[in-house]
Amino acid sequence: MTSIAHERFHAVAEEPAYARENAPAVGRSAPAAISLTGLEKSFGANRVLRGINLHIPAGQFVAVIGKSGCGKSTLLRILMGLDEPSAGELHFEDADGAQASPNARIVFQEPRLLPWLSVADNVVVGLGDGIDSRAAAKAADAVLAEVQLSEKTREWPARLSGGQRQRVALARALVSRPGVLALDEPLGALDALTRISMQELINRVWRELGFTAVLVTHDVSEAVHLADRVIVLDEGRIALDLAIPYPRPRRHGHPGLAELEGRLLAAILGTDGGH
Ligand SMILES: Nc1ncnc2c1ncn2[C@@H]1O[C@H](COP(=O)(O)OP(=O)(O)OP(=O)(O)O)[C@@H](O)[C@H]1O
Repeated sequence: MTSIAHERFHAVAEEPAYARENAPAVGRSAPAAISLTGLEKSFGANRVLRGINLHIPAGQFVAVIGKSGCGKSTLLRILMGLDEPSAGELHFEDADGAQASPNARIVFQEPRLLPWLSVADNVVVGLGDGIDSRAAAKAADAVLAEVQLSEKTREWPARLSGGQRQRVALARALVSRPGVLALDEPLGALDALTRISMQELINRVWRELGFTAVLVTHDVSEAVHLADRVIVLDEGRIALDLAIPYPRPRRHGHPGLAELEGRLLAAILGTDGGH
């Protein structure tokens, strides 16, 4: 394997095959709706997901929260085709309700950048093979401007802050203009102020690009700030499915959001009397 091919293999190895196959060179994928029916996942005797039924309309922003070990990342990995369900069905649908293969991308807690490639070349990795290098460079420049990193295009990852590295990881996911973006605790390793500015950035790119977003987070405030709807998982079941009816941009500390945060925390901690 040549070194570039080898680098690409490692950078995208965790992405689902259908994401790579369907990634357009540049352009935009339509957001896909996601339907889960009777979804189950067990690891040996450990029943991690138990009969999940969930429909996420195209373009919706959903956050998934719950105690450590309740199955959040497992659910996201199944959505992304990185893991197989033990039972049940998963479908993606286009705007007409027809079955679709989405261009799906994922951002993890760690940015997973390739240290021997520049920022721009790390972003180009997200386009996969077979794209003209000039078009790839143009796409990388455009998406790096969207994440406000234009001045770091030729920089090495080691010379960036943690927040900047995570913006490169977001740019690498966005460069193929995904129809579905999965975010697995993407801000979990960042300090509080950087988290808030990254939340604003995620909110802005979601509004501008219009993909379907599924965010796994431990942070209830982050969930209500970003999502249209928050799902609480408890021991592999949906314990609460709560709409967040406030217009954006949302102010941290808004009393209505604080009230919803309280309800979500009660559902996570099991102090809501089962409602
Ligand atoms: N590949 C695997 N093999 C065996 N067990 C696994 C595997 N992946 C996850 N599990 C188990 O599934 C359960 C749910 O794990 P998962 O990572 O989905 O939880 P989570 O809610 O994302 O937790 P956290 O918030 O701590 O990241 C845990 O009991 C975990 O040990």
